[in-house]
Amino acid sequence: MVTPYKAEPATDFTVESNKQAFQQALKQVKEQFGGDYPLIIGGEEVMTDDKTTVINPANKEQVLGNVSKSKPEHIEQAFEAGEAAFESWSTWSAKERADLLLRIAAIIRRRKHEFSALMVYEAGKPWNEADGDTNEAIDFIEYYARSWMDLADGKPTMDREGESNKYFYQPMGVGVTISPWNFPFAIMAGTTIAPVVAGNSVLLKPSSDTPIIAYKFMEVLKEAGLPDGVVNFVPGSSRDIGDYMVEHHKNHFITFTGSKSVGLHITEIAAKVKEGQHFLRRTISEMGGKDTIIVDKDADIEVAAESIVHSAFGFSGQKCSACSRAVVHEDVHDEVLARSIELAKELTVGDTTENTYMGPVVNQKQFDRIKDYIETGKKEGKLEFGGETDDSTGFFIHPTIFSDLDPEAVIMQEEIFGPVVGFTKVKDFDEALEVANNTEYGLTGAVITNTREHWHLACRKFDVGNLYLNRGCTAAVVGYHPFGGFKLSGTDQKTGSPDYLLNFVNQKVVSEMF
Ligand SMILES: NC(=O)c1ccc[n+]([C@@H]2O[C@H](COP(=O)([O-])OP(=O)(O)OC[C@H]3O[C@@H](n4cnc5c(N)ncnc54)[C@H](O)[C@@H]3O)[C@@H](O)[C@H]2O)c1
Ligand SMILES: N[C@@H](CCC=O)C(=O)O
Repeated sequence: MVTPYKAEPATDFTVESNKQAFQQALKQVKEQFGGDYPLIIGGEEVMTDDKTTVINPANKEQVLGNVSKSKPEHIEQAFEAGEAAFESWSTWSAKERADLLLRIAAIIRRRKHEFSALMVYEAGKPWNEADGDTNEAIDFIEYYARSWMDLADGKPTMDREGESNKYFYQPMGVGVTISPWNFPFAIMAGTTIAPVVAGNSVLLKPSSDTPIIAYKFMEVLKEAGLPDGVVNFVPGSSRDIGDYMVEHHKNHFITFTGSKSVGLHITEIAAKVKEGQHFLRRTISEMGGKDTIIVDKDADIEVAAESIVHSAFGFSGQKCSACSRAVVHEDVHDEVLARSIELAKELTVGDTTENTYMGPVVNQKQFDRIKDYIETGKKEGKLEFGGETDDSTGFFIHPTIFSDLDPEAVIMQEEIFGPVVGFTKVKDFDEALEVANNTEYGLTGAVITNTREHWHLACRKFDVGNLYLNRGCTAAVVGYHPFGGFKLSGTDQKTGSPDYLLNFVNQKVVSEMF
């Protein structure tokens, strides 16, 4: 019997035994540092000379490991392995594939702290964020297992006198998963497992900042009994293999999550039919955000400030859903700003092995970009709080709040992907909605109000894929809040939704005349 889906509970680190278990996991993970990691193609481990050195962003000197880099010849081999594996994997019954996913989820659950501890080092995640990432990986796997069983027999269609009709789903073939570093487990595992449970095979290219957690996931897949070649692990430089794998004539689909610029590039080149390609490739591009919290004049000030601060500074603002714009009614603007500054002062920043609220940002490039945006912000508005940066040992940026910003200011328009939030003042709710919608993105948003009519208006007019009332704009939960954005935030295929797996199947209709 398969129990109904429910989301994995968060670990309470105020409980001493949980805290100690996590400290033990941090120690255990550290003992493995410095190792070399291979590619995995058709179940074979392939060690290459050229490797990515993975470091701890909180401590640049600490090398976590060296991960082999794929070259085009490895991508060729991986497509061949994927095609070969597809032949039999696609014939497994829905229940057989779903059961295997449940086993994968169970293995991860048993080793939960080990994966979360690795993300503390590899992505600089605070404990609760790392725990949330692992839980979300489990959720995606559990949810898609059930989702595929629901779709197994297709959907009803009508019969006529003397005619029987069937409408069902078939897997497509080999495809590509390209994942980001900011949810290095949840998004990587979710966007790999979704096509896999539907019967496809995959080439998995994780981010070069966080390939080790993806390698660990491969270990779980093997332990669970996933046949060789169903998932092929091909980390590497996007310059060497990115376009090559996207455009490959055997590539049936791409599930990409990452920045707008890369997503648009992939969408464009993926559309072209290559020689030897006898199908149209499907592309899912889930990209960036410039997410707004609107605060109405009758809002609860505490709820507003807490929502802004936690959505802006959780995981140092490195979430596509992070709040980077607070659009506040003039009657309460100063009060909300003052309370947000007070709350931001309480946040700790540092090495996340010590369980600080905020850790480092992920790498030097991001550090430099965010620092540049802070300098731009100083010219465009008033620096109210923060602005300190320090990359002497790791890439640390303190929570930063600007006010007096024109909605058209650069820091109110471009995705910063760091702990920076800008405040702007509006005279009424209509203007608030206008400002909220004046970006090219449309991912998440929140409204803090006690006026029901304003919430109804926002539901119709606030142009985002995920909208929340009287809470922050981050932390969607698989199955409860299907996730994906409008406009240039992406193709809006909604991960963690009952429809997501339909992206990875052909829909077949069979009509029999009696
Ligand atoms: N909408 C969502 O659900 C969602 C979720 C998480 C992150 N994001 C977005 O992701 C971004 C942060 O992640 P990032 O810095 O890893 O993004 P990124 O676009 O730099 O990289 C994402 C992935 O694409 C790969 N890549 C880069 N160029 C490529 C190419 N030419 N061909 C193939 N692959 C290529 C990278 O190596 C990485 O694996 C932010 O913009 C964030 O908003 C969006
Ligand atoms: N799904 C996550 C964001 C993923 C992107 O970074 C959230 O809802 O906060």
